[in-house]
Amino acid sequence: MWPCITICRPLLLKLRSRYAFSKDTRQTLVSPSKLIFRPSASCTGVGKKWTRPTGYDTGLKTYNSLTKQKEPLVLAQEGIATWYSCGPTVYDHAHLGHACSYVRFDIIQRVLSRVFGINVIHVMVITDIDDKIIRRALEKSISPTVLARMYEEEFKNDMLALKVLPPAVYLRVTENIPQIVAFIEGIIRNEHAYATKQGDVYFDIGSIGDRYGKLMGAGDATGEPGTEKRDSRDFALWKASKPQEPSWESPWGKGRPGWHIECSTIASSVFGSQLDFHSGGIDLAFPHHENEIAQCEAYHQCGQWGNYFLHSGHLHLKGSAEKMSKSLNNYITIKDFLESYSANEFRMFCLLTKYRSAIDYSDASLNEARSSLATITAFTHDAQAYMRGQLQCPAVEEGALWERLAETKANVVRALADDFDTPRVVNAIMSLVYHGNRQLQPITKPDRSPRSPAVFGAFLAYIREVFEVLGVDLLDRKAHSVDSSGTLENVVEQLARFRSDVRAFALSVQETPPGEPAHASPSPCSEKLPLLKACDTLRKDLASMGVHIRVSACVCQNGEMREGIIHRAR
Ligand SMILES: Nc1ncnc2c1ncn2[C@@H]1O[C@H](COP(=O)(O)OP(=O)(O)OP(=O)(O)O)[C@@H](O)[C@H]1O
Ligand SMILES: [Zn+2]
Repeated sequence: MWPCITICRPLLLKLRSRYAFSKDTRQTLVSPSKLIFRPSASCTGVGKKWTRPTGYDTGLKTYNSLTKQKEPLVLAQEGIATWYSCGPTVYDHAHLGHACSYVRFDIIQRVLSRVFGINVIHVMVITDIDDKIIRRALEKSISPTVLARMYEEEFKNDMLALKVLPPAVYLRVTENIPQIVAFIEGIIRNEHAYATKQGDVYFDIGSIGDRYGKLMGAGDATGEPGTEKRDSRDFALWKASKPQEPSWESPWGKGRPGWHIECSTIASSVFGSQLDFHSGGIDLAFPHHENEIAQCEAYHQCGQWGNYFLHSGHLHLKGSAEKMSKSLNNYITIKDFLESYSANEFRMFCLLTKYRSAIDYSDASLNEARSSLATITAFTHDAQAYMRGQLQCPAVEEGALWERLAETKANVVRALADDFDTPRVVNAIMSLVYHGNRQLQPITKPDRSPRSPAVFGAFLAYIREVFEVLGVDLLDRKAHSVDSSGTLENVVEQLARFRSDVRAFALSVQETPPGEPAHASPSPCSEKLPLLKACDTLRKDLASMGVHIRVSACVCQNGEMREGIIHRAR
């Protein structure tokens, strides 16, 4: 339901004098459907220029598409971020372009809440009625509702598979039609929209003067021939329905909402006249977000409805200028992708670039993400082996490692506070891993040097925590082995142990019988050489499967040198 909030009179008078935008605020207050609006927080801004919001300065910086530069992030309420995002138009499978956009914003939301203690209230719309849905439903001879529900379900499952945290609520357009009609009525009353004889309603861009184009400029839209638009740039708020199309009753006759109005209405129905964040892929900046802004500010009679617009860069197939998209039919579905790669690997792929930049999809770029992840996982296994005493190393420069860890922690927070710079975070962690690895150089002969397991424990805990915050689960068994129960892991360990025993036997030198001359350098007898060769072949074969056996570990109580599995990765 629409929030029915009583308005305080003095506040209204203040608002009316404050916003030069107002034509007549009386009309916003009482609509025929008795919807009464009050800005939920101060709705800043008077002109076209962005105004730094009043409220709580988080100390973070975020790139704002409204100003095309990084701005201090100021939230209306301390510790709370209201966030609206445009969801998918559900007429086809979700693809890697969607995955990229939603994973990148999921990372930012996780960072806001888990690193900076900001409670993100995220609302997403599902566009379940639109021309493309109607067309596809006709092609498939099913109802648009059935088609939309099918792909909506699939989208939600795909997001779960990618470990994208669901929004607080998904809202469907078709379940918000009365609210949309009331919102359009409000804009008409405020004299920023008009109905035509044909039963369409258009936003009147001329009525807001040069305020149109706050985000991307005024654009160069040309008029559709035959329409009754006043200005070629005017866009539809309500479309009269054609026969056989789904439609709803309205004061202008049977029809359905235009695309942009759904987001303005739904965002306002949850958050009122002020919003901290609005997000979407860069293709949505114009005209979709531009028009959402015009509608909301016309409805709320407010100078700055959304304070921060975040746009993610597009995912392209490498070598293609076009973004991956349903309508271009050049997509890879999320499901197909997850047959070959893991959700962790996809997230790592996203972390390796800034969320605003375009990203090239190719096997090579995915393999780069896979190998970065494998390097980190290998380090965590080595560190564990060292902590268990299975990996013997020379004395570690412990003080330097503690210092490096503290430095990394500070760098990571600094990078995240600077427009959520995830590539810098990954770099910082890779450097930590590099320095950790440098100290974990296996020695084949145990010495009596002091050991420093605690610092490696601290490295491990921190690396896991950072990735867990970012949505990459380094402990995810499924991601590292096809067998989540751990049976395969145990079988591999047994196999390695058996190989080690065989090898030890093959290397053993027969005692020289008394009276016979001792060999200068004892070597295995020739009958045992095939055994050694087989052991070598097995080690190489296992390495190609990500199972590395290193000669370094002193795993036996009696101090006998043995090999150990140091790392098992995908
Ligand atoms: N290739 C892509 N890269 C990054 N983000 C994308 C990509 N494709 C879609 N998105 C984003 O996903 C969200 C949902 O998009 P939408 O459902 O319109 O997908 P689409 O494939 O572009 O559909 P269509 O081709 O019908 O426009 C939007 O925020 C959009 O910007
Ligand atoms: Zn939208």
